[in-house]
Amino acid sequence: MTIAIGNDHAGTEYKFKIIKHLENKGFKVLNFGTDTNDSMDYPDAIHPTADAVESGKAALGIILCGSGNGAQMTANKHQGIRAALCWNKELVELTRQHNNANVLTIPARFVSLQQAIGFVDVFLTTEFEGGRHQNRIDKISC
Ligand SMILES: O=C(CO)[C@H](O)[C@H](O)[C@H](O)COP(=O)(O)O
Repeated sequence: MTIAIGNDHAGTEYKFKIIKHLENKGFKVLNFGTDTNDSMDYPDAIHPTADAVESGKAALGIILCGSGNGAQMTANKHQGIRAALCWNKELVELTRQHNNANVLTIPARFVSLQQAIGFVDVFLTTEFEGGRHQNRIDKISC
């Protein structure tokens, strides 16, 4: 499976650890984020990440910024993206089961690296439940 990842300067350190973690598990990773700690504008990294998921080049996406808000807002401008901002494992599990989220947003300045990697594992192993939740997802677009 191919995973797209994107980040601003606040997410660079965690991004590299997440890429290593994913590659060790056999995932292919497309990196659209900045690779430095120099200040940059998160939309420049998040739009290409969302494009990759939307186009099917990647099955799922992971995005990081300081609070997660800017990254999530940017990704959710894309019609085919359901990006969820999560700060605990239960929220990650629920957004896969109920919202079929295809992009996980990690608030890098508010969670530990260990937590962030745990979120990634839950995100990639939890299935969408469908049923009543599919009806609701179908009503999101306007
Ligand atoms: O855009 C954000 C908030 O929605 C992200 O958290 C950014 O990482 C943050 O704003 C970056 O802040 P900085 O002071 O420029 O490092």
